[in-house]
Amino acid sequence: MYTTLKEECFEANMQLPKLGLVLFTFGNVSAVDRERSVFAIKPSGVPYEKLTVDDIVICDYDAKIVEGKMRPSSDTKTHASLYKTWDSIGGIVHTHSTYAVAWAQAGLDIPIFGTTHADHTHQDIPCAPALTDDMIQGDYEYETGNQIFNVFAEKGLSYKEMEMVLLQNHGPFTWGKNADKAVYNAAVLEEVARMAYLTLQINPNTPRIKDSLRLKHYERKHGVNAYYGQGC
Ligand SMILES: O=C(CO)[C@@H](O)[C@H](O)COP(=O)(O)O
Repeated sequence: MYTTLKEECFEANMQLPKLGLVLFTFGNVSAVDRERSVFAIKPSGVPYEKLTVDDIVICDYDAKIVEGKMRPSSDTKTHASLYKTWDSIGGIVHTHSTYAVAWAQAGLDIPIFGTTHADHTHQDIPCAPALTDDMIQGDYEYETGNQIFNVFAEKGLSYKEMEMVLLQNHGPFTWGKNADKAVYNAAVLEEVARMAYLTLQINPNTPRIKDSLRLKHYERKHGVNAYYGQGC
């Protein structure tokens, strides 16, 4: 019944180890079917080299299993929360890619130093603060989603223009119009994180890219007049 959705999710998951974004069973990818209000997600703890299309689990927006023999990812409620709230995203990725996790563990936004970053988003890439003790004791995965919504609201960011976020003490989440775009964004985030780290190693006082150049680059790539923001 959900073969095509499972195949889309499976193929996107298999890109993560090929792109060097995960080891062993780290990370997970999901893909949504908006017409049926369900999403497909990687099962928890399954090594990528052993993963099959049949293992992919179908869940609803309350993270309840609709179809599948295996336990869905431990991040399923975070994926569900993002799909439920941000209604134009089609795919979500979580990885433990090295440089993005390093910035997340440091609790720092990734500054926008150059056009490689600006081609993909015209703001610093936000790091959502670590979960509080109450959140950790509560519904941890849903609270992870809430921390992401909170940092976007505080910074006035649009999830349609900023398709990536770091979660302190944890790692990166990215999204996009489909699972493939979410994987692309995960690879971009890791490369931008690496470049930013190396930039600061070379010059700890590196200034951010000037506004005119960062906005022009984003506009050229996305046809969006970034000068006036596109909050949503
Ligand atoms: O961040 C974590 C665990 O620290 C998880 O995201 C794992 O990286 C993947 O867990 P499963 O999807 O296999 O449950």
